[in-house]
Amino acid sequence: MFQNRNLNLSSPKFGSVSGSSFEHSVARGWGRGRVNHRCSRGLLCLVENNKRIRALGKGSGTSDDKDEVLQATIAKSKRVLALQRELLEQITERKKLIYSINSESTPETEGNSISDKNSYESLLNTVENQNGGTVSSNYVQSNEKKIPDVSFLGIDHGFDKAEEEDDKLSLAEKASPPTQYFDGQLNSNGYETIVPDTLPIEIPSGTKTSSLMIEILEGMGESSLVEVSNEADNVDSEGEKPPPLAGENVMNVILAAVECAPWSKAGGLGDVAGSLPKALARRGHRVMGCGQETKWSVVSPYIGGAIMLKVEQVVAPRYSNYPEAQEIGVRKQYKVDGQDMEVTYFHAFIDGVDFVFLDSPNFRHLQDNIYGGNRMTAQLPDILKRMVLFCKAAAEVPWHVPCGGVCYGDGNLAFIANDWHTALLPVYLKAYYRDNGLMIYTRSVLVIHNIAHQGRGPLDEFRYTDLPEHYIDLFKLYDPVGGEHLNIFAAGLKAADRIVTVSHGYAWEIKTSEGGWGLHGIINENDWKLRGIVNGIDTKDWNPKFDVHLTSDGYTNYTIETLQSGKRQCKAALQKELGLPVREDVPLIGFIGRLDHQKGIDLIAEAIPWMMGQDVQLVMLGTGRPDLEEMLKQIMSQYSDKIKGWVGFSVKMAHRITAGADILLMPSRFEPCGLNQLYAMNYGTVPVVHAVGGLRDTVPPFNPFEESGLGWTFDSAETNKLINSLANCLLTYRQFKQSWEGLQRRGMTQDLSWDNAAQQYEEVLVAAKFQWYMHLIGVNERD
Ligand SMILES: Nc1ncnc2c1ncn2[C@@H]1O[C@H](COP(=O)(O)OP(=O)(O)O[C@H]2O[C@H](CO)[C@@H](O)[C@H](O)[C@H]2O)[C@@H](O)[C@H]1O
Repeated sequence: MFQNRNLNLSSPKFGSVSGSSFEHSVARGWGRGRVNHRCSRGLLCLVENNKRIRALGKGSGTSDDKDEVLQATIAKSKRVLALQRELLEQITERKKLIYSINSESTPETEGNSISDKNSYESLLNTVENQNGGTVSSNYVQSNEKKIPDVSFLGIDHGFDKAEEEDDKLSLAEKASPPTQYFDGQLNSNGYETIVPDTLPIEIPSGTKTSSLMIEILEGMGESSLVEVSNEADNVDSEGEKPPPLAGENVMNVILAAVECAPWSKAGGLGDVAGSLPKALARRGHRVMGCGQETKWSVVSPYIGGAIMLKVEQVVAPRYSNYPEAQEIGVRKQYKVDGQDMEVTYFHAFIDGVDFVFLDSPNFRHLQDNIYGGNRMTAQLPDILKRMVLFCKAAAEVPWHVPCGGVCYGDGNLAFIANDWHTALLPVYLKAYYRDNGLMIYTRSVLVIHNIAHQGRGPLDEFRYTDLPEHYIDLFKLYDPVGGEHLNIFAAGLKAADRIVTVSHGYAWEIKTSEGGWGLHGIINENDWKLRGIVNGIDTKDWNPKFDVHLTSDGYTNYTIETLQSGKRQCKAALQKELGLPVREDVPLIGFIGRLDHQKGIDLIAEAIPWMMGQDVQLVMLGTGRPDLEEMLKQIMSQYSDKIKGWVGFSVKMAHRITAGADILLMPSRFEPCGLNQLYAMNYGTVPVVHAVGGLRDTVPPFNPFEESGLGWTFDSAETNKLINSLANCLLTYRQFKQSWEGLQRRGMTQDLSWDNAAQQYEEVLVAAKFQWYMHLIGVNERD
C-alpha cells in the first residue's frame, strides 16, 4: 500500500523535480521513510546562472547592464533556493505522515514488502507469541542524567574477555568440560535517505573559490551548494578524497555488538563497532564543489534537494546513561529462561549512523564488566542470558525502533553480527522469522574477531536459547578436547549467510586445527561464504594531528611534516608523566593490550633481562589475567628506572603511549587483525610483531636493501626470535636514522582508513543479499 503514497512532485512549480529518478528514489527510501534523492534542477539553475555570469564577464555589455543581469541572476537563484526549501519542507511533512502511518504498522520496503497491513500485523503477532514478547507503546520518560565516564582512566578495570580467554589458554585447558560462555556481540545497520533541515556548507580556509560564485552565495545571504560534476575535485574537510558512493548497492545494514566505542569498549571489537558503520555511511555522502577550480566540502549532506545517504544502524547494550542517546518511547518484552524481560530503546544519530542502545536491568552497570557474570552456576549463565536477550531484541529493532521517524523495516536489510555473543542472531533470523515466512529477504553476516571465544556450554543449556528442538543440531559440536557440547559460535557460523573475519591471514589460520580452536571443520565446510577483510582504523580518533589526548600535559599534536619534533615532544611528555628519565636518545618501547596468553605478554617478560641490558625504556599498559598483572607489577618494581607499567584500562594512556613510543611491541601468539600496530604506524611508531594473522597482513618486514617494509617481524612466538627482531630494530633506530625515518614515513602515509574495508564489506553484503536469487535459479556458490 505504501507504493501508492508517492509524494506529489508533479506540481508544475517543481519542474523537472518530478522526474522519474526522484520517484524511484522515494520508493527506495520508503522503508525508512526518508527520501533518497538528488534534486538536480536547482543545481542546474545555479550552474547555468554561473555560466551566464561568466559569459557576461567576458561580453561587451556596459557595467550597469552587467550589474542588472547579475542582480537578476541572484534574484532568480534565490527563488530557486526558496523552491528547494519548500520542497524540503514538503518532504519533511511527508516524512511525518509516513511516520504517523507507520506508528500503526511497520512499513514495507522494497524487495520485501508485506502489502497488507493486517497480514503484517498477524504475522507480527505470530512472531511475538513465539518470542513470548508483547508490543507496548508506553512511553517511559528517562530521569537518568548521569554522564558516563567513557575514558576509563581509573586503574584495575579488568577485561572479562581476557579472563575468559585465560580459561582457554591451551588446547589442554580446552579439554575441561565445556561449562563456560565467552564474550560475544551482534549488530546491524542500514541505508536511508536524509532530507537535511538546514543547508550546511563548509569552505576550508585557503580553498580557491570562484569569486563570482562567492558573490552569488553572499548575495543569497545563506549557505548553498552547487554539485560538483567531476569526482576528482571531491575532497573532504581533512583533505582526503571521500570514498565512492554505494550507488545501487545501497542497503539497510544493522550492526549489532556488545561493545561500541566510545560508549563501551573492552578491546578491538568496541573500536570496530564504533567506526566501521561510519565508514559504511560515508559511502553514501556526496562531496560537492563548484566549477573547476573550486573545492569545498560538506559536513552534512546537502544538495539542491535531498541527497541519497546511506545510513547505518548500530545496536548495542546500554550499560549506563549515555548523554547523546534519547529514549524513543518503545518498550518490548522478550522471554529469557521463561521470564519476561523488558527492553527499552535509546537512540542517537551521529556521523550518519543511527546508534540504538538497548536498555535492560540485565545490561546496566556492566560497562567495565561486559563479559562478566556467573558462569558456573546450575542456572543459566548470566552472560548467555544477556546474549539471548540482546539477540532477540536486536533482531526486531528494524521493526520497532523508529530512527529519524521511521523504522528501517526488514526489506533490503542485512545484519552484521560479531563473534559468538551475537551468533544467535543469524539463528533467530532463521528459526523465528524466515521459517515462518517473515524477514525472508533479510540477510546476516557473522564477523569473527576472535574464534577462541565460542560460547561453549553443556548441551542441556540449549533450552535457554528458546529455539525449536530440531535446531539443536546446529549447536552440537564434538571435538576431542571438549567432547560433545553446545557451541553457539558453531550455530551462528552455519546459520549466517556470509562469514567475515578480520584479516586474510586469519581467514586462512582458522581453517587449520591450530587456529580454528575446534571450529576449523565448520569453517572449512563453509569456506564458500568466508572472506577475510582487514580492519581499518578511525582516522579521526587515532590521528596524531587531531588526537585530543595530545593537547595537554606537554604532549602535542603532530603531522608527517612535524613528525620529528612532535614525536620528540610527546616522548618527553610520556617519560615525564610516567616518571622515566627524560632522554631523547633512548629507544622507548611500548606495549598496549590485554594481559593474556594471546598477546604473548609472557614472551616480553622472558625477554626483559636481555632488554634491560640494551639501554632501552619500556612502557606497558594492560589489564587482564591476575597473575600476569602481578608479573607486570613485579617487573616494574624491579626495573623502576627503565620500565613503567599501567595496570588498568586507560584510553588516554593508550593514545599517549602510541604517540610517545618509538617502537610498539606485539608478540601476539595469534592475532585476528590487531589494531594497535595500525594505530602505531599512523603515529610514526614502528611495530615489532609476531608475523601471524592480521599482523602478518599489515606489517611487511623492513628490507634495508630496498628501503621497504613497515616494521620487524618474527616467524614464531619464541623469546629468542622476539629478541632477534628487536635487536635489529634497535640497531636501525640507533645507527640508521634515515632508514628509521623512512619506516616512520611509510607507516604514516598508508591509507589505513576504513574506506577500503567498507567497500569490501559492501561486496559481502551484496553477495548475501542476492543469495536467495542464486538459490532460486539453482546455483550453488559452492559449485
Ligand atoms: N589497558 C588498556 N587500556 C586502554 N586501551 C586498551 C587497553 N588494552 C587494549 N586497549 C585497546 O583495545 C584495543 C585492542 O584492540 P586489538 O585489536 O589489538 O585487540 P583485541 O584482542 O581486543 O581485539 C580482537 O578484535 C579486534 C577487532 O577485530 C582484532 O583486531 C583483534 O585481533 C582481536 O583479537 C585497542 O584500541 C587498544 O588500544
